[in-house]
Amino acid sequence: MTKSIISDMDGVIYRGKALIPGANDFVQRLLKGNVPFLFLTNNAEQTPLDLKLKLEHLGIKGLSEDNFITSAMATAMFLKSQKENATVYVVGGGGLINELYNVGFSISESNPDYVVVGKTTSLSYEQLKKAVRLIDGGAKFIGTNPDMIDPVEGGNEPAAGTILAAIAAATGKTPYIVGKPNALMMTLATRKLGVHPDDAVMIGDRMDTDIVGGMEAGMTTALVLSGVSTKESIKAFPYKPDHIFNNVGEIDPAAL
Ligand SMILES: O=C(CO)COP(=O)(O)O
Ligand SMILES: [Mg+2]
Repeated sequence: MTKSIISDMDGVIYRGKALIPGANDFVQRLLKGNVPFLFLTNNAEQTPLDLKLKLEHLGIKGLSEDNFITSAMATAMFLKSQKENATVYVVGGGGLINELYNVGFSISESNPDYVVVGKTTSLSYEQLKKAVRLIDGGAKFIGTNPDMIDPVEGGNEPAAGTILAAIAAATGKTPYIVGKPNALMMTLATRKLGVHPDDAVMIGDRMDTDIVGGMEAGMTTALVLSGVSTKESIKAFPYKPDHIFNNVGEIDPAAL
């Protein structure tokens, strides 16, 4: 039986604004072969609609918003399960704010229940200061995802993990991080697909999020070398993926 595919996005389908070779062929193979699949991304800046439109712009057609789970969605679902109608202070992008509103939360700068931090390219010193003071005052410290950097055209870009590290240093507090490799994300994906982890393959470019998360959830894992990992860098990890490919174009879902 062909396994269900859970695929990472950044470093697998695109890198920054550029499509990765073979990515469109891969997605079309999944669609034509009726292979159950989901994109599971730690990107918390964008909504599923933003991601669908981004892929369309890159030439990947035939997807729906339902094909995406983001760490912003997982963060909002998790927090709602913890506390209904919570108040949050957000350091993050539109995708995160949208998901938090969707679960009935309101944004507040006075005594919020949570400070929720994700990647935003418009980070300001004022936001950092506010986040630090609210956490010092008792707000719970939540991160969308641990990724320190995103590889984009021309080099690396600081990501959510870097912003979390700054706030952690200033407060002495450790954030609770919802995105991959947290089991919350992996479980959301297998539940949505309606599959047992044994029957799912996690494809990703990061050993410390995609591969370890998939492995610990009991999935088959496939690392692609089109993002942050190289053949050399993976040697430093105490675990290994089940498969390694140069890019998703090389993957035949029926052979995994
Ligand atoms: O955007 C990311 C972190 O900022 C990571 O995205 P992926 O999980 O799709 O690689
Ligand atoms: Mg990635």
